[in-house]
Amino acid sequence: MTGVSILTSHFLSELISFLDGLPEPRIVMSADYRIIAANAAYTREFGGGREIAGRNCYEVSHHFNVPCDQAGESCPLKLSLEGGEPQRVLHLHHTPRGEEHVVVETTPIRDESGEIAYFVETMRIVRQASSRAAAKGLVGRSPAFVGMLEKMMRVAPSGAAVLLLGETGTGKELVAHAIHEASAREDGPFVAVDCAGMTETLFEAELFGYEKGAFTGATHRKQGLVEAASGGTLFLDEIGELPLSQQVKLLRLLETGTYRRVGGLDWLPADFRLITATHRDLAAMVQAETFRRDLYFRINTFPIRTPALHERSADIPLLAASLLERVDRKPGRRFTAAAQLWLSNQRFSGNIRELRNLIERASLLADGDSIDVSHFTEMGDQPLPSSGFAGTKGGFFIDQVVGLDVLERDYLNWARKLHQGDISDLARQLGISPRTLYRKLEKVT
Ligand SMILES: Nc1ncnc2c1ncn2[C@@H]1O[C@H](COP(=O)(O)OP(=O)(O)OP(=O)(O)O)[C@@H](O)[C@H]1O
Repeated sequence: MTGVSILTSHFLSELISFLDGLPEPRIVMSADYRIIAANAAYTREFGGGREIAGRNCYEVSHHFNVPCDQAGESCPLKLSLEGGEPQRVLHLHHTPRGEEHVVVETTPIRDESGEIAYFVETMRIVRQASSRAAAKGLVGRSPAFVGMLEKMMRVAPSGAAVLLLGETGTGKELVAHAIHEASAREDGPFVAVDCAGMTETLFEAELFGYEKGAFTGATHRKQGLVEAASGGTLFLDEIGELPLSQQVKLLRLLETGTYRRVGGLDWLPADFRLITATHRDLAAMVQAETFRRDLYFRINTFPIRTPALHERSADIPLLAASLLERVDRKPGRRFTAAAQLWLSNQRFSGNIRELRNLIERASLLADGDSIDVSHFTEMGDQPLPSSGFAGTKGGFFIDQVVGLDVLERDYLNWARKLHQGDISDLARQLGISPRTLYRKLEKVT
């Protein structure tokens, strides 16, 4: 334990020796953001061989010189001090391995007189998502991604049903898998089922299995996916595509926790954690009576929205580097700076899946050591910008009639990204004053 020499009270030294024996990284803090002591696990995982005690938490974790709440981040210590309750947040922390997503839980500790005297912070490194380029799993560090990750990490250990809502290609299956891995069922199976295009008989047979002789061709007993998911997680993708007749079957399974194989007599107990996903507006489907209200409430215990790529465009370079590692057959290749800029300027209506496909194709077209803009544009069908604009480094063009406000917004966005320089210089080129440009840019962002 470091920093024991600066301790005075018996109470505090007891607390510290207790924490030292615990496996999770923990620190004891005072209300002025100072680290009083760090346990062995913290020193090992976050210390990087440096003395921890006596330093400020924001300096160690964020390399900030002011507390997080003054740097635009939420500060669990401040929240905990104000509310007198434990607080949990997800932060990006500097570690000896680089920046990592960390769940920080702050608990106020009261002294003998009942006053908050110290705080204990427990750190849990999120292994299911990386803030740096990674060869597998979720990557991201934008606020939209971190907001989603925070919800994921909150719900994962609970076992509650999760409904993932998001456009196609936003990573719903990957998110479902990460929730499974962060749950108590991580050693159990993860079984994914695509509900789209399932006929009624197929859905039942697939989900519940069948007995030998249940129908023509049933030459042996077959295990269903519910049984296969036993002890683990069942992920029902595209739940909005499930016809009403099958929704009833699913509801019965969820309500009773039992199911029967097709052609079987016995009710068998089910044991899975449910995660569902859809790109549809399920609430609107409930209104239109194409999705059962009771089923909607069953599956919607904890909804999580997966952000579209344009909501997290700051992640594009990181995603692109990660996806290149995953799809490229020639390891170690990089994008040119122009290619990175080009990717950042695209609007991918197919989200990360479209980005991945584009990178895979470019990697096949590139023969050299790097991937350039021409490898993206060579085949002609670049990503379709949803507003009807194509902002490429080579030019800005428009192929449909749009409102002047939309034109101005998209043009300014494009011009700013392309220009990357001094605002007054850009204003001069645009023939307006810097002040007017600032005002207009404020509306754009
Ligand atoms: N945050 C992420 N980091 C890295 N790769 C990602 C991330 N999110 C998604 N991907 C990749 O993007 C592709 C699409 O993801 P996924 O299949 O999970 O999307 P989806 O939302 O389930 O799509 P659909 O609704 O069409 O089923 C996959 O190749 C996945 O590995």
